[in-house]
Amino acid sequence: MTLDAVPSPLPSATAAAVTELARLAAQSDDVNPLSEQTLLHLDGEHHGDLHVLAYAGEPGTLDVAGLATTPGDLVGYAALGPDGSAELVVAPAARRQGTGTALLRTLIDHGGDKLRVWAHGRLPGADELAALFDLKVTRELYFLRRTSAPLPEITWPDNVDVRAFVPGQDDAAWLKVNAAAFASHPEQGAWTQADLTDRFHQDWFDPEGFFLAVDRTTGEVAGFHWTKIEHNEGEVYVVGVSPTHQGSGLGKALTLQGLHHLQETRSLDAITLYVDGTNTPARRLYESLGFTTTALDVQYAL
Ligand SMILES: CC(=O)SCCNC(=O)CCNC(=O)[C@H](O)C(C)(C)COP(=O)(O)OP(=O)(O)OC[C@H]1O[C@@H](n2cnc3c(N)ncnc32)[C@H](O)[C@@H]1OP(=O)(O)O
Ligand SMILES: N[C@@H](CS)C(=O)N[C@H]1[C@@H](O[C@@H]2[C@H](O)[C@H](O)[C@@H](O)[C@H](O)[C@H]2O)O[C@H](CO)[C@@H](O)[C@@H]1O
Repeated sequence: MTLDAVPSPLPSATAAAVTELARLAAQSDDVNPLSEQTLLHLDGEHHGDLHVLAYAGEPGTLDVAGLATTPGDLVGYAALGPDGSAELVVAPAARRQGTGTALLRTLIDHGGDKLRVWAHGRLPGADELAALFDLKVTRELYFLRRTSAPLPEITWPDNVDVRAFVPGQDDAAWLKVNAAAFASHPEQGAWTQADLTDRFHQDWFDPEGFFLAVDRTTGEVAGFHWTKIEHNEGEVYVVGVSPTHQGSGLGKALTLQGLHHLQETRSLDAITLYVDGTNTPARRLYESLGFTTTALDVQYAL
């Protein structure tokens, strides 16, 4: 087995091989091993990203001019972002041969104390692999689901109006309220225009499902609910309320706005969401609206 750590951008054939490897793993494990952000960053140049590729070939099969080993020999992959967030996956047919250990060791070598590596679904072996390097669970991300059921009517706080997000017009205002609402979040609050634009180009992006609440007095965006539809399921993708407007019922109203849209306008039976285990306000909100926890992702760190 040969490891190669390469900075972004990946050759397109290699990116395609990683996507296929992730698909095979998801089919076998019933859990996606790579998150949306990692999959989005397989294409194009993303400063600070590192891709770790594990090939079936023996050492020496890589030459200085490029990859003598074909992407078809790919048996494992790991991604490391500039913030230390990381993921790794080994092809189902290549497991228990030390590839995961080699990938994680490389992530530690490059990520150091900043490393925060995901185990989506906390599948068998993840805890054992982490323990080899004294990595501990430092974060729990809950996956919640709600099946179609009557929804309460929406009660809007005074002095706000709700409308759809307009790409190119509302970008800066959304980035500002997202940064404020998620100031203490490990990833969400740091989203940039590039992260927003990446998502404009996804098949699932639908401004009609992206709701903004605008303060009538200031004209500022006070909160938002961005919904997503993939594989015929709705998602409460991100809900955020400006700290100055929290506690006024706006989060519940915006959440319900999106749930009505997904369940009634888009006729979807199932709606899911991700929420951090430490996020008590959000968890109470969603549980009050009929969501229940059905899966768990964890992150390990030194
Ligand atoms: C799928 C996701 O997007 S998960 C991420 C959710 N977003 C965030 O965490 C960003 C930062 N937080 C926020 O923006 C807000 O705190 C939100 C969106 C979680 C809640 O928005 P708010 O406008 O404050 O909520 P709202 O006033 O509508 O309260 C609705 C319910 O949430 C719960 N809740 C809200 N704040 C709190 C709190 N501080 N403590 C406990 N429960 C709370 C309660 O169940 C409340 O209902 P109740 O007032 O009848 O008890
Ligand atoms: N509710 C949001 C905003 S805070 C949240 O917690 N997002 C997580 C979540 O994102 C999901 C993930 O990227 C999935 O791959 C994608 O299919 C979903 O649509 C996303 O909601 O998990 C991420 C880690 O995998 C995490 O970084 C996000 O903050």
